[in-house]
Amino acid sequence: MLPLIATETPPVTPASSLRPMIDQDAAERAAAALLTALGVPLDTPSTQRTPARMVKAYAELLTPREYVPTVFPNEAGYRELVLARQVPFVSLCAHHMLPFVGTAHLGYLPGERILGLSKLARLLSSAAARPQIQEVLTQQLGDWLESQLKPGGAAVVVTAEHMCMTLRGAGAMGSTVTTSTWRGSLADPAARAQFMAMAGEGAR
Ligand SMILES: Nc1nc2c(ncn2[C@@H]2O[C@H](COP(=O)(O)OP(=O)(O)OP(=O)(O)O)[C@@H](O)[C@H]2O)c(=O)[nH]1
Ligand SMILES: [Zn+2]
Repeated sequence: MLPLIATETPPVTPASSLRPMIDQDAAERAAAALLTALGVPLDTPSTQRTPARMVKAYAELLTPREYVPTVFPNEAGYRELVLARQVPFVSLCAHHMLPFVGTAHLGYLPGERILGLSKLARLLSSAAARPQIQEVLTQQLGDWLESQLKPGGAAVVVTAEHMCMTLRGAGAMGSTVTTSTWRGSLADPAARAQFMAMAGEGAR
């Protein structure tokens, strides 16, 4: 078994510091007040427990699952792209508190460290569990890969549907938004093209 290298700094979203301090009672009262103010009756069989359900649902979306970002020494000296494709996530738009839902490609060119593969998905899921904008999510994922793995290069491409833009407002049903960050030698146009080809997408 390969020895574990402890990461020097916590992951981008250490669960302990990001778990919201949820005041269940206050949140339920506020949810009930909001729904009442919006004209939603709370005395029907379907809506009696809706404030509590709302709080539970938001708490789930805002609570990162804890994980250990296991890193191994790159004993084989593998230097080619490691790419996790189409990893799904759900996050909350900071402007409307509506979900944005999509997938990300996360990849890096290993230096002396390789990351447990599942940790790419856990990193994304953990980083997504907060109200934010997609650009910041994308940058933070890139920052984490760069700072923790010290790779030759890293890149993250995020594509998501923003419910605030598709289900309401602009009503741009079916549209998605793509953001990306390219670090180190993956910023090179040829490397970007290879990344997108491996991700199963055209060059951006
Ligand atoms: N850049 C960026 N904008 C976002 C993101 N999520 C939501 N927004 C946008 O935030 C903006 C907020 O604009 P406002 O004019 O204050 O809000 P609004 O009146 O609800 O705007 P409409 O959605 O156009 O109806 C909207 O254009 C949203 O599409 C994101 O991840 N990144
Ligand atoms: Zn929004």
